Order: sequence, then C-alpha cells, then structure tokens
Amino acid sequence: MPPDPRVVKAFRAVKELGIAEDVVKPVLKDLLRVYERNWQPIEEDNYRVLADAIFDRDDSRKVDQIKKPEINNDNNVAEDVRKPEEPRKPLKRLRLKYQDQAGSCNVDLQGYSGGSSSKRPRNDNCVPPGASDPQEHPETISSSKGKQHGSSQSLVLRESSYLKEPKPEPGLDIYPLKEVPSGVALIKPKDEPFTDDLNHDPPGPITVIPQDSPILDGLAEKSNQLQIQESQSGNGKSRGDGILTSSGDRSDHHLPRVSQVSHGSVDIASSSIGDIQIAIKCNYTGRPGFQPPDLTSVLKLVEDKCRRAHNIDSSFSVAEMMRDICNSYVELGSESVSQPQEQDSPKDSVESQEALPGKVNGETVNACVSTDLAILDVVIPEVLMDPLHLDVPSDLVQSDGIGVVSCDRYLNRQVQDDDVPRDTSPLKSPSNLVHPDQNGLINSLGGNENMNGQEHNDITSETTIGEPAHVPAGTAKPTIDVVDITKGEEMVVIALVNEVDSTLPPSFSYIPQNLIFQKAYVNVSLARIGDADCCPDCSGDCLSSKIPCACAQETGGEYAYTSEGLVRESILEECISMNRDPKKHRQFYCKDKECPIERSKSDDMMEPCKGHLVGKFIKECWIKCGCDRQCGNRLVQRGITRSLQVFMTPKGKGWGLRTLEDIPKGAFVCEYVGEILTNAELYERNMKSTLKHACPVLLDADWGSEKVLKDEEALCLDATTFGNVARFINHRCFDSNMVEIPVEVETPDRNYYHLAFFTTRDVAAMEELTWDYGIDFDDQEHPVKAFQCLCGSKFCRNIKRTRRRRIR
Ligand SMILES: C[S@@+](CC[C@H](N)C(=O)[O-])C[C@H]1O[C@@H](n2cnc3c(N)ncnc32)[C@H](O)[C@@H]1O
Repeated sequence: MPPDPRVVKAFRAVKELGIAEDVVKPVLKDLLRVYERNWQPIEEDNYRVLADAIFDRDDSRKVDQIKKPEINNDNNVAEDVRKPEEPRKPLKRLRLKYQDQAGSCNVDLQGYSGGSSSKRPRNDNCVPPGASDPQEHPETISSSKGKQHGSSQSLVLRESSYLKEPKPEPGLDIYPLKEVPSGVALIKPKDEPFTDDLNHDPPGPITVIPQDSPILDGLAEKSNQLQIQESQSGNGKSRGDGILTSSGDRSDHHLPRVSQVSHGSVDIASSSIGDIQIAIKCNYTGRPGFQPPDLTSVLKLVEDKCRRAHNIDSSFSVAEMMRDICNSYVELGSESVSQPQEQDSPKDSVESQEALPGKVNGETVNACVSTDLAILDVVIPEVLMDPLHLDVPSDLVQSDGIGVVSCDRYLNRQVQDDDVPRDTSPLKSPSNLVHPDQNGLINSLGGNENMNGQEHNDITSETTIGEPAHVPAGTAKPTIDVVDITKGEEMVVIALVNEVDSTLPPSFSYIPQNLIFQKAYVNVSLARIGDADCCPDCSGDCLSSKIPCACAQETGGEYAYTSEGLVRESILEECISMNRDPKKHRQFYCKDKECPIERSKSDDMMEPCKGHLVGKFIKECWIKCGCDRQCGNRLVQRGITRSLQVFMTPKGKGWGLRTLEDIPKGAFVCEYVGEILTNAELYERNMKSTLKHACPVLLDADWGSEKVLKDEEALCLDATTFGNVARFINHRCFDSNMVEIPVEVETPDRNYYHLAFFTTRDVAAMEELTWDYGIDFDDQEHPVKAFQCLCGSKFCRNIKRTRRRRIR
C-alpha cells in the first residue's frame, strides 16, 4: 500500500526541524488517536501541534534522564551521574505565527567585520560657514552642562534635519529597526573582535551580537515563554505563592491544542480536555541583569499598574481576570454543547474525555474553575527576553501592542480634578486607533509631530471619540490614549494620553537602549575592561559586602547607590549643585578652535570655549563582574521600573512625562536614550532635514580628562527618530525635579556613557518630570530660538531675559 500522503507530508514538515521519522511516528499515532483521525488540527499552523507534542515528549524524556540518579540507589549512582545517557539534541520549537517576522530577520554580520578607526580624518567641510544662524538651529544640550558659564551658552543652534530612517551603507553599523529583534544589539564593534570571554549575557545598554551568537540562530525559536496555567491538577491545590516550578513538570499538563489565539505577546490555547494555557512571551533581551522574578510579585505589579494607569477599581486582580477567562471559556463551551456540534469538530465530547485517562468531564471543569488561580509552570528562558506585558484585547490592539484601552469593566469612572488624568475611555471607532506603521513607528493617522510639538495634526472631524464618563456634560475633552508607547520594550507599560487637545502622538521609533549610528565609535568589548575596572571576585550583591569593590572606586570608594536603590545623598547633592551652580565646579576649557560646540556654531568666527563641566560619574558593575544580576550596583542597566506616563501638558509645552507613583529623592527614573552620533553626523543630519532635531545631548562629561575630541569623535545622543520616554521630558530652569548623571556601564571609555535621570527630591504621583536642559536663554549672540520657556519656575532664565529686554 502506498504511504498515506498526509503522513508523508507530516514527516516532511517536522523533518525540517531535524526530527527523525522514528520520533515522529509514535507521536503522530497518538495524536491521530486523540483527534479521532481528524487531521485538520494536526495540519494546522504548519504541524504545530505535532511539533509541540514531540517537544513535550522530548522534554519529559530529559526530565526522566535528570531524575535517574535520584532513583538509582545502588553503588553506580556516581557513575550514572558522570555518564548520563547521551541526551538527544534539544529540539527547536516551531515559531509561533507572530514570531515569524522576527524569526525571518536576516541579519548578516559578514559586512560588519571591517571597522572605522577611532581616529578619523577631520572633515572640516562639515561645518560650513553660515551654519551659525541661530534662528535655524536646534539646541544641543551639553550633558555636563557647560551652559551657564559666564554669559555664554552651550547650545548649538543649527539648521536641523530629520532623517526618516538612517540609511545603511556598506559597512555601516546600524540595522533598520524593523529587522532587528527587540532589544537585541545592532552593532558590531569595528576595530576589535568581540571577545565574549565569559560567555555572559548580552551586554547592557548597547549590545553586540557576536557572529556566532546563538541569538542569531533562530531568534524567534528561542523566545521563552512564561506560562500561567489554570490548575486542574490532581490535588486541586493552587500555587498562589508564585513558586516557579521547573519545566520538567510541564509535559504532564501539555495536551494537544484544540484552538489557539495570539494577542501580540499573549498566546492562549485550549486543549481537547478543557485545559487552557496562557503563554505570555516575556522578551527581556538586552537586560543583562535580568533574573526571573517571583510571579506573585509580577501579578501584584501588574495589578498596581493597571489600577494606576487606567483608573481601574482597586478590587481588580489578575487572578480574578484569569478566572473570568476560565469562566467565560466554560460558559461558552457549555453553550456550544447545547447546540448541534459540527461533524468534524475536534471539540471535546464527553465521551472522548471519559475515554482518556485523567480527562475531566463538565463537572470537573467547573470544579477546576472554582479553584484559585494556580501558577504551575514557568519555562526557564534560554535567551534574554523582555518585559511581561499584558496586551489589550486583540480587536483594539495593533500587532505591536499599541492600541486603545478597553477594559471598561474595570474602569472606575470617577470625577477628578483637572490636574489628575481622567480615566481613559476607549475611542468608539476602530478607525480612531493610532496605527504603528510597518517600520514600527508610532504613526498617527494623517498626523505627524516632531519632538518640538511641531506639525501636530488634528484628528479629522469624522473621528468619533468616546467621552470620558466623568467629564461633566458640555466640558468633554478629546482623549487620545496609546496603551504602551514602548511596545513592550520596557519592563513597564508606559501609556500616552492626551486629554488636552486632539494632538496625536509623535512619530518615532521606541528603543529601550542606545543605537550607534554610522560613524559614531563606541568600542564595546569585554576585553577592554580589565580586572582593575571591575570586580571579578565579588559574588551576590556587592552592596552587601563590607569592603567596597573596584567598581566603587569611581565614587571615592563608596557605592553610588544605597541598598534602597537610591543614589547616595552626597553624590546626588554634588550633581544637583553642578547643575545649579556650575561655576563652583571644575570645568574644562577646550583649546582655541577645538571646542566642538563653538566650532559647530561657526568655523570662521569661533568664540573661545565656554567650558565644559567635568562630570561626576557613577560606575556600575557589569557582566565581567562576579556579582549577580540583581547586584545593587546595577541600577541604570536594569531599565525603567517606575510607573510613568506620557501626557499632553496643558500649558503649551507639548508632550511631557509624568510619574504615576510617588518617587523618592535619588531614585533612577530613566535614561536618555537615542541614536549615538558624532557631532559631525548630527551636523550633517541637521543640514539635510527641514525638520528640527529636538535637544540632541552632547556627551561631554569627560572631555576634561583626556585629549580634546574632534567633531568626528565627540558623541551626542539624538532621540528625535529613535528614542525612549526621555524624549518627552520637558525643561525646567534650575529647580527641575530630575538631574542627569553620567553612568559608566559597558565601556571604560568615557567618551560614551549613559545619561541617567535621578530625582532631585521626593516627587509625588502625577507630577511632571523635568530636567534642566542647561539652556542659557540670556545668550545675546545666539539667543535660543528653540522655544519660549514655559517652565513656570520662579528661577526661569527665560523670564529674566524677557523682563530685561522690556526695560531697555
Ligand atoms: C525633548 S523635547 C520634550 C518633549 C516635547 N514637549 C514634545 O512635545 O515632544 C524638547 C522640546 O519640548 C518643548 N519644551 C521643553 N521644555 C519646555 C519649556 N519649559 N517651555 C516650553 N517648551 C518646552 C520645546 O519645544 C523643546 O524643543
């Protein structure tokens, strides 16, 4: 008899995954039995069910192998441990549908081995005469605030440019974002080969993929799943304690899937016996300090965030929500039982359930529903993954997690005063959704806005917007609400709301860590970090050791952070003082014609350098250190943990960032993330574009210590096109509630560092977060035209200037 073509096809499909026929055969047989010879569920999704079942069998085999020594009591135990049965090569899981895109990412590192040297010939043509016209130039913020020196300013006003997307050239160091897996490194160092001598996690805030990295070997397949299952285990006891159990138990609970839906990072599947699996894909790529937290805390955090972000009633609980899913499942399932079943449907019939050992009937399912949510199972990740992110319902969510809040059931619509954000009613029409474009940019419908609040487009008159229930009749304001502008790139969800006008969100690509653009040279290599610069002999949490480790040398032999995760008072005060009274602090003066800031104003009529503050650095432990990921001296590299929100400010400053929780003084809020460019590149970019680059930040905090940097070496950050939430932080003169501190993480070369924002005082929930850009509004030669300051501070430098002018 010729072989059944369906069997042949099934064999062929899984063979591509390297699975041998003899492995497939018994599993396929089992499946056909379970599905009563119905091929459809087996063939669906490119034989996903089949592959899953094979993997599960493989998993349980491995568990058995691991358990073997425990049950073997004879004298050969030691021998058995030493020589375990050669385990079958772990099988790769099939990609989920939504992983295909990432998985197809074609990253070719071959072209990246060449390198540009840190020494590049100076291109004097890059700052042509005429570039000094302050009217046309955006300000450049000096991260070490050289601004307030004398009557001078550190702002560079230049004609701005806006490259929609950096154009890769041969040998360039940047990948278009859409081709790059989230949070994974874009850059290969140019001069030195990557030396992952410790085979640690991918480096932090700037990441590097070595050519032979397993990350490139089927990224999507290696995505890890954190699975939360509704319990129906024999003892009926739930595991509300959030204890993570090993993946070894998993196979007991895995059953062929009957139906499956995917909502972005959430994958829900049901089995033929009424088991529901909810898999939440947590991508924490690029978080070197990541350690799986306990799930009780995760659920609590989610609840807190949902309550705050969406004004959800305090009784909201994730467990309840899960139970609701389960109840609804049973409810719908029960309804369908009373209706005629489709002939070929693989739905659970009571008969088939009873026929299988361990299956439950309708009654048992109900009993299962009434048990508490149990967290049964977490698959320990292989590759670093990102934040736990519960998406909103699929009909209101875009493929990359941007959508409109629609958890009305949980909304507590209360009247609130003007300063407090209102609840976020859903937009009525799906056409009102804010659509991310194919590049992952958050593009508003027909609208576009840059960081400076320019080119805001209004929602068309056809747009119907739900009126928030709490707004008294006649005073309704439009509400625009993007669920998570980070698109799951951060550990926290950061919503964007506009309750002021109909301005749509700006167009930019969210990145959680800096990207290196073209020629900017950042030499990230573990080999460069010597033992003297790190603490290889440490273990656990450096902060708990009596003798401060080498990483604390930078801050005078004292750790920069306290055990509460705050910047030490003395360091904070010094940084605040440097900001507020720079004259009291050490400054570095570039030689004539060598100050990149002055040179970028004009090549001909160059002013003497106005000075650069010599920054106070914090040095964090890193992957070459012996301490663990949760070490207290690794704060900035762990990313944003605070509950934040982007909002439209009511008084003309455009979008701003505020906190949704009380934040104590000295707490890390976020890093200023953007593209790392050389000054020359920024200049070129500005020349080419008609749009304005808002506040590129010059990384000049260490200019004093070494040689003077040329334009082609001096680095800056531009968050206009690629950036994180910090691009929304508005300026406040003098008494801003955040201060920026340079933080060294992965490179000892302080030409590049992380610019981290810490609170200067206790900040209450709902306060806008601000920092002092260092703008000298009083500079008469190059008056800042970027904006008329509306900071409202009694120390506002812009107000003074206006008054003086009026007097004259
Ligand atoms: C880094 S962006 C901040 C986010 C910006 N508000 C937006 O809507 O995208 C800097 C720009 O915000 C505006 N801005 C920031 N601080 C301001 C202030 N104190 N007063 C007026 N405008 C301000 C200016 O247009 C400035 O160029």
